[in-house]
Amino acid sequence: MKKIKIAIQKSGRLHTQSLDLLRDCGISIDNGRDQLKAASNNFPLEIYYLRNGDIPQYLKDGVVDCAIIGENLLVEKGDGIEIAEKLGFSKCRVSLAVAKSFEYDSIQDLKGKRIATSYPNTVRAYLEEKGIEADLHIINGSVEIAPNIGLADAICDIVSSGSTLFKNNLKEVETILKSEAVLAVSPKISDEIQVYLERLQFRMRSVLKGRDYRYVLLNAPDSGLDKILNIIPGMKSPTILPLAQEGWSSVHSVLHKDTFWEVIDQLKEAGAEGILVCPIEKMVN
Ligand SMILES: Nc1ncnc2c1ncn2[C@@H]1O[C@H](COP(=O)(O)OP(=O)(O)OP(=O)(O)O)[C@@H](O)[C@H]1O
Ligand SMILES: O=P(O)(O)OC[C@H]1O[C@H](OP(=O)(O)OP(=O)(O)O)[C@H](O)[C@@H]1O
Ligand SMILES: [Mg+2]
Repeated sequence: MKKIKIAIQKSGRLHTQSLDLLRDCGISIDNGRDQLKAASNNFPLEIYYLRNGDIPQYLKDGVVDCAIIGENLLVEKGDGIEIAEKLGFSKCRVSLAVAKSFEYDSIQDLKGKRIATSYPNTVRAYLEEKGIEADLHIINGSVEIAPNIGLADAICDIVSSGSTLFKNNLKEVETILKSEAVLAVSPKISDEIQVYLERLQFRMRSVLKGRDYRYVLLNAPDSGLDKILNIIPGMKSPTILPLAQEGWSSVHSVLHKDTFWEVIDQLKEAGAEGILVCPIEKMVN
């Protein structure tokens, strides 16, 4: 039986969350330590554990059918590779930064300067678009140290919390792109495997949507129900069940995690009591 081949990072930022996502999709993996390849025993899928930077080429060559990688890597060397699904984790940006003491007004200030980066294609395209010529130094890691050791005047690297920049006395001056982990697809995927990809995508979407919402149960006096129902519209409409205690109802609904606490405050204000909040494993549309 044919299997869909998925590449995930062997170790690093994306490794654990990629495996967790597959497991949450109900795909169990026989995972011996240090294995470079593993098969699922309940889904036609094979995992290849690879170095992040090598994955775009494996996708282009059709050695793997899909992969979980950062969007930033696709921008750097993923021409021709499509994104099937954004996965919502490993959010970061690729930015230009200079020493705090550098008097930076605009991108014009980088003309003729030395820029250290692991993302040369991304920086080159950005500078070209702005009509700036600069001198790129390609290094593979610890890019933020370059200005402090006199190797470069500026850097371009991944920024998330900004603490690495801060620790190295740098300031972010331009954001080139925003990135998150994505499910990327090989241009060479066959029609037969595409069917498995769609099944995988459907599961991922259900899991990711579930992660964004919370299931909420609360008790409300019937006299306050209208007000409470206005606050929580629910998926279609909330479920309302009478409680044994006369004049009271139980209301069940789902809330988005981003507005969750504000809505809970409003619900309490409106007279809701005994509010229970549960995680949602999957939300299937
Ligand atoms: N600080 C961060 N916060 C959030 N996401 C990040 C951060 N750093 C990197 N990422 C994302 O995770 C991906 C993998 O980064 P990581 O540093 O683990 O690997 P790498 O050093 O590029 O590759 P390799 O697998 O070859 O070691 C990046 O391409 C980016 O999308
Ligand atoms: O803004 P921050 O939250 O500080 O994150 C940014 C840092 O994270 C990444 O490095 P990582 O920790 O992955 O180390 P690496 O150089 O070994 O890839 C990236 O290359 C930055 O250095
Ligand atoms: Mg890194």
